[in-house]
This record gives sequence, structure tokens and C-alpha cells, in this order.
Amino acid sequence: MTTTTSHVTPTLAATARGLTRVHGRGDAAVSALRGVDLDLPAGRFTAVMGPSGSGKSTLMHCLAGLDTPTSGSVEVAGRALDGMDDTALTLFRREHVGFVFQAFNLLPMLTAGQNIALPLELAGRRLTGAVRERHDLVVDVLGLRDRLSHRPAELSGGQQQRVAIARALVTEPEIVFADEPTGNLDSAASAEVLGFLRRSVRELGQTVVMVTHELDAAAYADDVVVLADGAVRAHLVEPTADQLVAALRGEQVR
Ligand SMILES: Nc1ncnc2c1ncn2[C@@H]1O[C@H](COP(=O)(O)OP(=O)(O)OP(=O)(O)O)[C@@H](O)[C@H]1O
Repeated sequence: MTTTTSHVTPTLAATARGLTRVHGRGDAAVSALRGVDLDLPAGRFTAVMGPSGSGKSTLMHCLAGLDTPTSGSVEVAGRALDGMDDTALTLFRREHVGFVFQAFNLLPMLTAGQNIALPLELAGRRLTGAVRERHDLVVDVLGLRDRLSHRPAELSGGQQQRVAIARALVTEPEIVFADEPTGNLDSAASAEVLGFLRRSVRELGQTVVMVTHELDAAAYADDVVVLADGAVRAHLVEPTADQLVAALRGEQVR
């Protein structure tokens, strides 16, 4: 594995040690992860790249507590996920993790404002005081103030994804996982959404981990984890475009 060096010891938002995940059994068994060791620093925007089938989604699901590793350990926001049962994992995700999906996943019968407030409601948090301030800040950073009363069908794809990002950020999660968040967007809307994800890291101090196939999207990230065959091939800190392309090709990066 290649790691470009950083001189500051960062706080970690998530770590994986010796992570393996075998899907299926017997002859049909597929090793999606083959011993992943990874430290994801807090307050940074990290892209996860790699060829189709290299294990990106499986890694993200294991880190987010949506899938259970076959072996190895995961720690997110200082908490070990191994050993948590389904109820504990559900509560853990609700309190500490935000998600942004390719398909937006907004509830169509609710307005944008109601979609954004939903995670607060589920957590039994009232929209007053510090919670209200956070909500308003997120709505303003994402430029959604004048769209709150619209339903998803009345919004463009880019606006819908901004609502989904606001919904992911409103509870101030320790880590946000974005799975191909621009996969359904045209290039202008993609650039806008990626810009907002980056602003959420810069201006709101969030930690964002984004799976993407696109070099253009990865260029918005601070760091890039390159997976190959279920293992980390490189973890690049602020790579140049040339370094990233070389790592994706499997060359040693200096
Ligand atoms: N539920 C499953 N059952 C069986 N095999 C699976 C399952 N999920 C993933 N796999 C296999 O595990 C490997 C890794 O899959 P994964 O979806 O994590 O890769 P990926 O890098 O996200 O791929 P893509 O870029 O195509 O989405 C692949 O060989 C895939 O076929």
C-alpha cells in the first residue's frame, strides 16, 4: 500500500482493522474485503475509488454499520461496532452517522423542510435552541431557504440531492457516508452538490466519506482511498491528478 505522509496526527472519525467480508457460502463465496486496515481522519473529505467489484460499497456498508464484517473490527466516532446487535446499530446510525445516496431517497409526500427535519424528529429532538440554529445554518449553507415548502417532485435533481445532504447533516453526525451522490446528476448539478459537500467539511467541520467512480468527483475530496481486489492499494493525502491516476492504474505513488 502507498501512503503519502501527513505531518499532523489527526483525530480519527473511523478505523478498520483486518476487515474481511465474505459474501455467500461454499462455491459461491466471494471475498469482497480481504483484510482492510484504514484510518479515516475527522474533518476531511475522503473519496473511495477503485474498479467495479473492488469492495467500495461493502467497505462503506461495514463502516456505516449497515453490513456485518466476517472478521476484523470497525470503530466509528470512538465506538466499536463489533458486538452491537441490530437495535444498537440502528440507534448508533441515527445518532452518529449521516447518509447520502445516489437515488436521493427523499420521502415524496413530505416537503423539503419536513424531509430535512425528519432525523431530528426520529431522534426526539425539538427544533428549538441550538438544534434550530444548526438546522438554519445547514439550510443556509445548502442554499435551501426558499425551497423548504416544495415537495421533492417540484425540485431539480441537484436541489433534491442538496435536501438529502441537509437531512444527513442536520443532526451533526460524526461521519457522513455518500454513495455515488452524483450518479444521477448532470455535470452542472454534480459540481454544485460536490461543492456543497466540500463546504460542509470546510465550514461545518463535517467528516465526509464518498464512494465514487468519477475522477472529477474525487477531485473535490481532500484525500483518496484506492481499493483493489478488496484491499487498500493506496491512501493518498491531497493527491495531484497525476498521483491519483497512477494509483488507480496500480503504479507506486511517490
Ligand atoms: N450480497 C452479495 N452477495 C454476493 N456477492 C456480493 C454481494 N455484494 C457484493 N458482492 C460481491 O463482492 C464484491 C465487491 O462488491 P462491492 O459492491 O463492494 O464492489 P464495488 O467496488 O462497490 O463495485 P461497484 O463499483 O460495481 O459498485 C463483488 O465481487 C461483488 O460481486
